[in-house]
Amino acid sequence: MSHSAEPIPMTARRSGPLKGEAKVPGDKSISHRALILGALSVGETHITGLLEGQDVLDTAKAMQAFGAQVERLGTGEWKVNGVGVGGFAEPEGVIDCGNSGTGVRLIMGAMATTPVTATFTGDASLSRRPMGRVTDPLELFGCEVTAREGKRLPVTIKGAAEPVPVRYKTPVASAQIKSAVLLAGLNAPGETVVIESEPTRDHTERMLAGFGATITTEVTDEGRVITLKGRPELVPQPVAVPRDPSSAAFPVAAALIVPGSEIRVPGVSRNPTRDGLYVTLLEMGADITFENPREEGGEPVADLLVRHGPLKGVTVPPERAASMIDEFPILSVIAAFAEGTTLMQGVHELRVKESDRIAAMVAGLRANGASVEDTDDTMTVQGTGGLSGGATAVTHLDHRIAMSFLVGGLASEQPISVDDGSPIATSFPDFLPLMTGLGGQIG
Ligand SMILES: O=C(O)C1=C[C@@H](OP(=O)(O)O)[C@@H](O)[C@H](O)C1
Ligand SMILES: C=C(OP(=O)(O)O)C(=O)O
Repeated sequence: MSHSAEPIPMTARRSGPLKGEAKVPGDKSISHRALILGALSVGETHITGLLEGQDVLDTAKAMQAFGAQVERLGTGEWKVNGVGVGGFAEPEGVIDCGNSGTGVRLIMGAMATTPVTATFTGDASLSRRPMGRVTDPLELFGCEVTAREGKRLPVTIKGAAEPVPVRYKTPVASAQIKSAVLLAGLNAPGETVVIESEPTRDHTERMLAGFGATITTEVTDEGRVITLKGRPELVPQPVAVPRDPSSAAFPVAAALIVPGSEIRVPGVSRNPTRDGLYVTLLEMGADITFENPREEGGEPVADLLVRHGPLKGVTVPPERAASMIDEFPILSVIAAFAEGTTLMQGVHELRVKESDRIAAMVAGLRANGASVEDTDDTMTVQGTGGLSGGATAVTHLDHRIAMSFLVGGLASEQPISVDDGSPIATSFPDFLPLMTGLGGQIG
């Protein structure tokens, strides 16, 4: 479902010290995958901690449309009765993935090797994003694809009746491309191989292994070579979704820049393929400790203790980009509050997210008094220890742009507004109560 057409303007103002516990929602990437793998298993998958953001709700609805039974049992607690690999039914209506790149791309992969036809749509943001990066490799399995000009949505896929396995080297670092190919490979006889030159988030590989698929990852000169044996019977597993490090980034950032703050963020995933922001913040001198490290639901997690303190600018190397790809908008705000230059390299993929995130951050930060420069592949922020604020940032249907500027407004001299905070509901529906509960002035 596309989110409400009505924009919701929001404003954040300078706040006193943030204190307390920030229980951020379940991981968005893992939530999508839990629903999709649940739908591809035979029997019942029990999920706890599922993110109930619009992106994930749209994936839940899509899995129902393909024939799985999906039921909400309580807050974050869901069960899925799956149809098995190759068991997807043909949906009666169009599959509307709303704002979600992960949803649409992974579901296209999951259905591409089953002989059913489906049409995918999304909101204005998703309809601008490139789908060829996924439909090109899916065609190699034998499915037929029709798309709008530029390989954009709406896209119709006629799934392959006799799929063949594929060996595919991803042209850009993207877990969505890797995952789409692996999910398609599930119903292709033989071995499907994905090669990625730079590691990206590995939740699909972890969860497929957890559900009983034979999947191996080998590190070679070419990069990570992931091999999946097709036609497994996936066995439902309970999935305990850890809290999302990409959502945690917002209260963490707020505590780092608002003087006197001290907050705790419990149970956050510390998967090394998602950890780049935290590595970077420690290099900037951030006061973050990772307490009680443990394993939950097959993922490493820890409780974060975050205190305000001085920060210095750093250079983020290009090879770290994939492990923090969704965190550059909020890092660019933190960088404005640091002393010195922060250079972010290898960030061209930000141009094809829910918005062109480099353009959106450069425009909004400049309007609010920061000195920022960009090239196609880099963003540079001259940190001055603060931000003047006083302007409205345009969010372009992008949740991370909205949350980044609202966090900045908690510590800037003048308030910062966003033209539309409604997309926040895609990934962090309780952002507002959570931030105000810590003492943040946002409304
Ligand atoms: O696989 C996933 O769950 C995701 C992969 C990333 O996208 P790309 O694969 O396009 O880099 C990321 O930006 C997105 O928020 C979630
Ligand atoms: C890029 C993002 O999501 P998606 O690609 O799933 O729309 C994100 O959540 O920052």
